[in-house]
Amino acid sequence: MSQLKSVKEKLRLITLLRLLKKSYTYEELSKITGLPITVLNRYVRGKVLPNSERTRELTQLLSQYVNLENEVKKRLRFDSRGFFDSMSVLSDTSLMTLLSEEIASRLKDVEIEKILTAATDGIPLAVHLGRELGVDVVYAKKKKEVGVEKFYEVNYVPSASGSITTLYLPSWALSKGEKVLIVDDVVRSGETQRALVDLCRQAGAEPVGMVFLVSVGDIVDRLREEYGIPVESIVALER
Ligand SMILES: O=P(O)(O)OC[C@H]1O[C@H](OP(=O)(O)OP(=O)(O)O)[C@H](O)[C@@H]1O
Repeated sequence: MSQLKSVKEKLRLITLLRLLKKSYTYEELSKITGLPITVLNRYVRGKVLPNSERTRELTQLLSQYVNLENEVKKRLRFDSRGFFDSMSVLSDTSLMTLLSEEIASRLKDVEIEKILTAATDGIPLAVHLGRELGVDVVYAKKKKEVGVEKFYEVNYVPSASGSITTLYLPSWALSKGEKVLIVDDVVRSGETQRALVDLCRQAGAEPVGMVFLVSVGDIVDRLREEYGIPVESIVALER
């Protein structure tokens, strides 16, 4: 195994442990793993890395205690109108790292050269995933920044607003022929994502897939049918 792969596996185990630390005490993790609390604590704090054999064993064991779909679901806080705060998921860097890895494995057969999202809440997933895939991330904003000479722009009606919104993307951000993955935290009506596809088309770039943490209703199937590209979401909520 290459040095890099071995280090990555160790870091992944530490990410798993850090995530589990949010649901389990050190005492409980010590019982699960059979390792002293002091050793687990050193791993979690990054003071010591486990050897390769222990990494493999612990990863196999601890993976059984992490269900990414449930981890997302249990963090979502809904208000009385059924809207939820996705920051509780987006702020958890351990969870976001593991989610990005899962998404990257689902998209392993898709050639991706760039990630495109919409500000604001699409950005954390886009950046985590960009790092996992080793590609750059660009994002469309709802305002026109000074200092940018040329923009692509698109009007759309976001589901929650009922008013026309414009997304602006600096024209250097996408190139002709570039294979683009569209990423967002949530998809409800799909209007934001259709606007992002429109920006790709203005640039002559090619949308090759879409991925979301949470989808509401049957929008994933509808977008898949509409664009004929892979569309994935980690958690599907009923309307
Ligand atoms: O599928 P849709 O109906 O388009 O809804 C999904 C979009 O709504 C939210 O963004 P919002 O427009 O609220 O902006 P924000 O990211 O700045 O909160 C979310 O981050 C998606 O981009």
